[in-house]
Amino acid sequence: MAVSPLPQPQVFTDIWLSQLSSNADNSPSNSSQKKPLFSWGSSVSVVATLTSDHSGKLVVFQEASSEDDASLKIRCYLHHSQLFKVGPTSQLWMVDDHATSAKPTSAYSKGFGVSFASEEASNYFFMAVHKWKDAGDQLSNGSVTCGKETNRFDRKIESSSAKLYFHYYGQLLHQQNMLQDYIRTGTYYSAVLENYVDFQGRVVVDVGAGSGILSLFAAQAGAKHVYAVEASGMAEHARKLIAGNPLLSSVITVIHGKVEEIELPEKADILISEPMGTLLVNERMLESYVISRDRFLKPNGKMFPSIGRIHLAPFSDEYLHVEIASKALFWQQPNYYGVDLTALYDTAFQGYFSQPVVDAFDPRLLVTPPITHTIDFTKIKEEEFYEINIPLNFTATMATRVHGLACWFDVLFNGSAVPRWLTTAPGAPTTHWYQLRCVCHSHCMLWQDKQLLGTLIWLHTVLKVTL
Ligand SMILES: C[S@@+](CC[C@H](N)C(=O)[O-])C[C@H]1O[C@@H](n2cnc3c(N)ncnc32)[C@H](O)[C@@H]1O
Repeated sequence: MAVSPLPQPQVFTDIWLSQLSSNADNSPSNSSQKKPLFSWGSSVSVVATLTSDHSGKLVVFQEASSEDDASLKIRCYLHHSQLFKVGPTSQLWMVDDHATSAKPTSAYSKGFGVSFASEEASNYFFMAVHKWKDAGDQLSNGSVTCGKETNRFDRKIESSSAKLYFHYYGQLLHQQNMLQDYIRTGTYYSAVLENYVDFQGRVVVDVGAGSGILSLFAAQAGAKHVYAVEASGMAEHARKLIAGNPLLSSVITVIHGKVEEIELPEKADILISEPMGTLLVNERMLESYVISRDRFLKPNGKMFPSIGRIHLAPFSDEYLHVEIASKALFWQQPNYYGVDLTALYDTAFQGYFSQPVVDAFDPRLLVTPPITHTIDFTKIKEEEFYEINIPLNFTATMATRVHGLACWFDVLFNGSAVPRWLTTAPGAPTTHWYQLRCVCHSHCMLWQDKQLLGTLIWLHTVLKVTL
């Protein structure tokens, strides 16, 4: 198996570390008082380095201002540590110093808090640590091994987030919202029925079947058998809905489970799925789609959809900029019930501009033709979704003020009879994905025929745009 080497050590600054003061040794006489289980002590500025040594991968926290040997230095081996988000900018590390690889962690010997300058920095570090942990298990001989197939979903999303995610999709209300996006559902219907030759007499897997709607479309197109795989409780509703359509139900089997974990009795000729999130990759379900491809699809089998494209272009929108900036004005009050709020103005201002805006906008706001990043679902490896780096290079068609970057996507159903695109572009009929705009806190002036350079980085679930 081809393996990639461990990535280079990474260094993170602007981090504050605080020791956790435990109240576990409170005397019995105090036990009636309701004290918090722990509290943060004073904090110290540290530099964190993600690295590895002969014992495994670790994070080293070292006091930022001092390099002498007596300065604070904490080494946390990732296999014996747990990292929890406990607030937008703070995380909790729990470490078991006494654990060995033979004896997994059962109790933690120390804990400390880690705080960041912004929510974005906190998310970036959190994801980087998980990516570092997943980068491969270091064997004693220095080679690298990949994780087990069945663990892939659990390694991707921590269990509490997965629970929330599947709870959301387990509710009929949310499935109804998707079904009522008639552009989305109607395009799937046309793509399947117009290309019935790709389904007739074929074995189909519906990846993330939800209500079972795409399985029913595939059955209408003449599929020999459809495996409708759904991880949320919606699987039970799908069974009911499919049973309520007796002309189609005999060829559909609903399987309640994750595509990463379930087994199927046969390989599929075609996969059908609706795994797209905002900016195409949000929700990270595309990873499950390509895992399904590797697990269930016959060689040269078809994927519906087979290609996704992210389109990006700078836009000019004074009104949107003013609207966002004015939300932060609340924090400019020097006398709010006798309290000066202005100390938090900068933080609030940055916070508002760090949130992408999801809405439908007029395509006339775009100031250059878009650039396109294409993802071929039939070829991409799952790991390539972890970090997507799109270099931006636009040439202005007119002189204008640029307020940010607009993004949208489309996907292709490359049917043998009629290829069809489902688009979420501005100006096209609006879908429940709308479009996404990242707004810069200060505009930049773009002159005709001049270049605008930047990057869009998608790291797990964190989006970072520089223009
Ligand atoms: C965007 S919805 C689409 C539902 C349905 N196919 C439709 O088009 O209306 C995605 C569905 O995939 C399910 N799902 C996401 N990840 C999954 C996984 N790893 N295994 C099985 N189901 C998954 C979700 O619970 C959700 O119901």
